[in-house]
Amino acid sequence: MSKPNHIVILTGAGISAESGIDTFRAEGGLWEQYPVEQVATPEGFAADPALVHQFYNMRRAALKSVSPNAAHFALAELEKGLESRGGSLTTITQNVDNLHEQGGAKNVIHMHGVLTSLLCQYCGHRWESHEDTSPEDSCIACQRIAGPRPDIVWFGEMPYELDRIDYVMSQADLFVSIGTSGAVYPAAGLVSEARRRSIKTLELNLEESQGTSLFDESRLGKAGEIVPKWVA
Ligand SMILES: CC(C)NC(=O)[C@H](Cc1c[nH]c2ccccc12)NC(=O)[C@H](CCCC/N=C(/NCCC(=O)O)S[C@H]1O[C@H](COP(=O)(O)OP(=O)(O)OC[C@H]2O[C@@H](n3cnc4c(N)ncnc43)[C@H](O)[C@@H]2O)[C@@H](O)[C@H]1O)NC(=O)OCc1ccccc1
Repeated sequence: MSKPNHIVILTGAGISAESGIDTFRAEGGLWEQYPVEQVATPEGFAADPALVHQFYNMRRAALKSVSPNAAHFALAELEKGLESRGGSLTTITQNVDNLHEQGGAKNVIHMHGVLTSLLCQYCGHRWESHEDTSPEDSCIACQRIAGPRPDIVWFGEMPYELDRIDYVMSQADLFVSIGTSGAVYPAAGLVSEARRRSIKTLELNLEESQGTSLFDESRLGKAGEIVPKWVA
């Protein structure tokens, strides 16, 4: 097969694990520390906004003390290389951290939102913020108290940029999944979407995922080791 020109990468929490960010489903992972239905659903936010603000304040603060790892840097290099020869690399990430961008990536789709963005639940205004938030805060646009919420896609909510995701999948000739358990949809359905479009598929993950059997090839190992090796 000739060298792929238009690569789509899907990443999950596993690519940021070696940077010191907890994954969700691992032993002692985020969903063991916090009940997902209370901190990552619109119903949980309505019931106890203070708990949800605290959960995302903790993760936003933690972001200040982590940095990208070899896997993030390798993908940014590959993106540059492909762009320079008329190809493209698009990173679709489920992660709400900004380590892909800190690693130099430019073409990143945050389908589940980002930690450093706030959204007004009343007027829909969005703005960047690296500070703690609380239910007493007001929206910087409509000034309404309790307007600001984390600009994060919670369970039951529509993921972001589904049209752009559909477009890059229509152009792709290789789909690579890195550091994800394949447990959450529609992200976990992208490998089947790739197969439907006869796109070659590769999984790079620490252990077998719920979607491993769907990939043409699966390589197991730590992202910080196997991603630079794959890129080289
Ligand atoms: C639990 C699951 C069954 N439920 C869902 O999927 C639901 C419902 C649903 C929809 N369709 C379905 C179909 C079937 C069944 C259920 C559904 N989906 C939704 O609600 C979605 C919204 C889901 C988004 C929820 N928000 C998140 N995050 C933001 C919050 C926050 O971050 O706080 S999900 C969150 O969990 C998921 C976690 O998964 P991973 O990132 O994979 O992390 P995990 O810990 O599980 O795994 C880590 C992996 O890394 C590996 N690893 C570890 N270390 C390393 C290492 N060092 N190197 C390499 N790999 C490593 C491990 O081996 C492991 O495999 C990520 O998506 C992450 O973003 N919305 C929606 O469907 O809207 C309607 C719709 C859809 C389409 C079109 C129109 C309308």
